[in-house]
Amino acid sequence: MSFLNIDHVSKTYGAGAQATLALDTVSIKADLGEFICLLGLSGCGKSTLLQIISGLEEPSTGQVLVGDEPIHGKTHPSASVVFQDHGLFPWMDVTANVAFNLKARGVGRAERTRKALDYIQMVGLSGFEKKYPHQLSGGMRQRVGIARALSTGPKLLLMDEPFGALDAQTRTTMQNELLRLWERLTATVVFVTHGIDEAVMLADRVVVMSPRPGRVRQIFDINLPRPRDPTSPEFMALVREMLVAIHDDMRLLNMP
Ligand SMILES: Nc1ncnc2c1ncn2[C@@H]1O[C@H](COP(=O)(O)OP(=O)(O)OP(=O)(O)O)[C@@H](O)[C@H]1O
Repeated sequence: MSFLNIDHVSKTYGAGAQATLALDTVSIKADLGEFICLLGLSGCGKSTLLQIISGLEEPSTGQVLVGDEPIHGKTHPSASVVFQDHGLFPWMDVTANVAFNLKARGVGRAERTRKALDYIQMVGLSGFEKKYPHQLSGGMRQRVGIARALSTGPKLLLMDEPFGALDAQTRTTMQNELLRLWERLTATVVFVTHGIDEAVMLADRVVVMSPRPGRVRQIFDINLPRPRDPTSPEFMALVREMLVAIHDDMRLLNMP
């Protein structure tokens, strides 16, 4: 039995002549501990699918099961979400931001501060415990978001272009750090990106989605050992194969 089972999920926004079919019969299964990337052009429904897995959106038809339990309109207790804009509270310092999800789950003050400090250290932010988000760089803010997501010990980590707003060098550092953290957890990661290199760098499996409506176009198994070398012929061959799949879609959409 798979830990995550996305079972014939379709999503239509609006109704009548205004209806948009955002996802069309998407089925994906993932084991506990697997790292999955959702890759595709803008508008192919990646964020919609992540929102459905997180319980923030309902599918129109089909269902998502996490550990055999159907998700219905609320985030599964063992799931955590990291967004591109990190979603930190500007009026809370780093420790309070990281402790927030624990507070929401009723963890007492001493315990949540202890855990928050552990995770702050884990993401390399020791010394910044009392700083506020505006005093941090983009990469540091994203580390706080990741520490907050990890603090509850999730079995399912949902990430929507978490490094999309970072410069290339910071993004590479963050990718390596995420892999280091993930190797210490037993968590399934679903990571949305439109970066082919990012997907090949991170994933065990890349699900390439085709746009309008969003469907699973092709699934690639990435069997390269980590850490991966983006200049190796095997890495570049996979990037090229995915580019071909995505370019076919661009042609279908008459995109230049
Ligand atoms: N709340 C909404 N109401 C109506 N249509 C929506 C809504 N959210 C998304 N859509 C439509 O659904 C489709 C899929 O959008 P979605 O944001 O999931 O794509 P995406 O692949 O994540 O895109 P991007 O990479 O640009 O973030 C798009 O055509 C979008 O316009």
